[in-house]
Amino acid sequence: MCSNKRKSYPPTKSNIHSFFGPSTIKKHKQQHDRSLFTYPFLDPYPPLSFTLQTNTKERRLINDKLDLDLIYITSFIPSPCDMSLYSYLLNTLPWYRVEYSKQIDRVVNIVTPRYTTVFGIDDTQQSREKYTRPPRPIPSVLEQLKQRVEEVTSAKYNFILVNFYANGQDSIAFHSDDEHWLGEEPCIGSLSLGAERDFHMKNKANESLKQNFVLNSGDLIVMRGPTQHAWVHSVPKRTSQLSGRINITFRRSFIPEGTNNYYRYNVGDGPMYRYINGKMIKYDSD
Ligand SMILES: O=C(O)CCC(=O)C(=O)O
Ligand SMILES: [Fe+2]
Repeated sequence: MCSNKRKSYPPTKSNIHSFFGPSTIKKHKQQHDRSLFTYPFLDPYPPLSFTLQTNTKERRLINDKLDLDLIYITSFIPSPCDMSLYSYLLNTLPWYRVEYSKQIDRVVNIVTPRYTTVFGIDDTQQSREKYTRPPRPIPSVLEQLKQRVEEVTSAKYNFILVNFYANGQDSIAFHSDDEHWLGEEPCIGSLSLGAERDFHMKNKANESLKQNFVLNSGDLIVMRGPTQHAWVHSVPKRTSQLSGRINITFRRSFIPEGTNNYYRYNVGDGPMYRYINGKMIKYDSD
């Protein structure tokens, strides 16, 4: 059971309808609000040309190490559906290569070493104006996928963060997803599609305690219970890998701070990219 326990955060308001409104993407260029220029003015997502399949035959629990609690399902999206989903997402989602600066000893500029994008809104579902960047609804295929992941994890999610590692040069450094807006024991589902990559975990208190995986297309890992507090995880560079990989994480943020943070660091203020004719290009909506 993966409960996504809630800390005592402010009471929730249920105004999702006023939030997303009847039409979510403005279609006509002349109606674009230029202050929202980093947001996609995309055509509606095309219908799926395949049926989304899931499979839980290869389900393992991994909880034999200190404060580690994982569900590992290989081929959760069986072949060839995994690659159909990979191509659909790569070709239809808006992508960003977010830049930000961080104060360490001095101000350091960071370019996120992978493409990212995000959908969803925290539990409080404030009106659009209350957020620093307007949140976006979850595309239908990701909503279907979210429901399947909710079934196998007995948890609920309201955010989908997507990473695209164009090749083995792209990566994510050791970190834990333990921000306070995720509650005390975040339950995070993480699905891999496309190229094989390493997924490394180490215990924060005892770094010699490790749990490493080679993740393949279609595999789902769920990190839950004390895992985020006690462990860090990463996808290191693998320069021999020339192909792309998509990773989709399912999370639940209870408060607007989570919404603001996720859109800041997964959409940001820079240009949007789209994958067109086999290439990632800066996309100018004009
Ligand atoms: O790509 C992955 O498998 C991990 C991604 C991740 O850890 C994250 O987005 O927080
Ligand atoms: Fe993570």
